[in-house]
Amino acid sequence: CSPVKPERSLYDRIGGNAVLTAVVDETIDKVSQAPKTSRSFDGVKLPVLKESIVSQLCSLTGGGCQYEGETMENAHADARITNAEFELMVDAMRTALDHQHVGTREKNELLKILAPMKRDIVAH
Ligand code: HEM
Repeated sequence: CSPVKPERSLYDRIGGNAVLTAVVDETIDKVSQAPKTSRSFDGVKLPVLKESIVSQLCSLTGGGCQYEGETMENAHADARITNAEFELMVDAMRTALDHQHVGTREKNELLKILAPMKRDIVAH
């Protein structure tokens, strides 16, 4: 047996599906209602969107889910998402992660995974 304990997945350290679901719920509720970010959510089925994002985050953090949605480029192209909208969504997620008492290290690990997605999500 190895003397080095394998690190638990980010998914487990965050608190699994219960915490991810709560974080995504709060984030999407916030950005779909806030005047500066709401416009692209008009007519979008929020429960379906939330489920898709939870499955994507579960997959990205090593929770073993299979994300079956669109690429980030395809999912956001029509909305012409701005840099400001992207940053506001990341802020909303940071706040939601704090509300769920996700650790600083885990929070930063997750935000680091999301940061490079900006180039596919923000229109240019
Ligand atoms: C790190 C940032 C983001 C992540 C990880 C993310 C993730 C996702 C995912 C997984 C989907 C579902 C794709 C599918 O099921 O096929 C989606 C769709 C969507 N996202 Fe994002 N997103 C991000 C940023 C944003 C921002 C900044 C906005 C707007 C302010 C936004 C608005 C939307 C909308 C409106 C949809 C639904 C599109 C549709 O159903 O036609 N997203 N996003």
